[in-house]
Amino acid sequence: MSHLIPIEWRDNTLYILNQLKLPEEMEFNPKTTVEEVFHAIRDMELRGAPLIGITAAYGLYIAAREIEASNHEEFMCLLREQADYLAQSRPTAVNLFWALERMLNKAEELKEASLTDIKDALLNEAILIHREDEAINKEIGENFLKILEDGMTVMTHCNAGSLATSKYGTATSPMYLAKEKGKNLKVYANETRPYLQGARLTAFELQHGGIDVTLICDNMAGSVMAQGKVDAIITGADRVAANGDTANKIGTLQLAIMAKHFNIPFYVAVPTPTIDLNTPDGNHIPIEERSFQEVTNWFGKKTAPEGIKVYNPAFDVTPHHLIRAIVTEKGIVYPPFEENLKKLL
Ligand SMILES: CSC[C@@H](O)[C@@H](O)C(=O)COP(=O)(O)O
Repeated sequence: MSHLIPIEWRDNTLYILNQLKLPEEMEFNPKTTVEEVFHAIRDMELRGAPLIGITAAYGLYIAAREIEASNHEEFMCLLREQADYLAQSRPTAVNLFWALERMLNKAEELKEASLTDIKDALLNEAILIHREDEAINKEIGENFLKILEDGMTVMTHCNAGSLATSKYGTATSPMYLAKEKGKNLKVYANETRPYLQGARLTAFELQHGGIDVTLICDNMAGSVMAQGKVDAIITGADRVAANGDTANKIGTLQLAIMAKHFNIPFYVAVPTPTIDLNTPDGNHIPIEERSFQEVTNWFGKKTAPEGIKVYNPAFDVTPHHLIRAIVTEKGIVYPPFEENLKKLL
């Protein structure tokens, strides 16, 4: 099966698939400066928590290779400035901060090495983060297949697929793996206003992968559940707090509430770097607010009156009590999440 690959490191250059142009165009753009990487993340040329982390790691290497310093301390100081800069690109996905921290730690531990060797080690670390994500994706899918049955229909929201990761995605991983194993999971993809990641990205990549996917508008989700057409809901996450509260794309919360009403299991699919034990609960997760234009304009077309007041939070928090299980590469975590997440990590 061919997966859409959203990012590539080749010829010493970072290439990013411009997701703003999907599904119409597959345009790969080279990013050669840290500023270009910052803007690609902030302006959502790429997005999705794991992919943001991977890209930031390459971005920090791209910054590092330009640094000239006379000793390790000076190098670290300049590298931290660049990491702080990249960290400001988006606030909610904890994978961004996790990846930057991991890169800084790698450079920090090489106190005795030459700058050339440190820079090489940083590139290797970014490549490792990228490769590890691929393995993680697969493990998440394998774990899901222990609880999902052949022929089930799964609803998903936003894009936690290949286009948000390195290969199988998180929420989409069981769908791709099921297909590889000759099994079949059907999917309802919610379009995901205002940025339409569900329609532009999830519907596109699942169709490309030969998965049986049906696109619905967000406001159809309750009706589809009421008709008994959904066996499980699986979403990704940008951050899971220590108590299991989970931030994901705006609209996830209402799905979880409806899932409870209809007694449909609501699952969260995450790589362990998305679990943030330093954030005690959902109230402490920073929620990104984005431009009003994402709500008043539909990809270039005005859909609301000039001057209208707009509120555009990009994420919401699903309280842990609405979540049936959190599925990671290390295993399936059931409530009580506070205790079991700690055990898992
Ligand atoms: C595996 S991606 C998990 C989440 O990052 C995803 O569900 C999501 O909400 C993405 O939001 P986005 O604003 O497109 O970056």
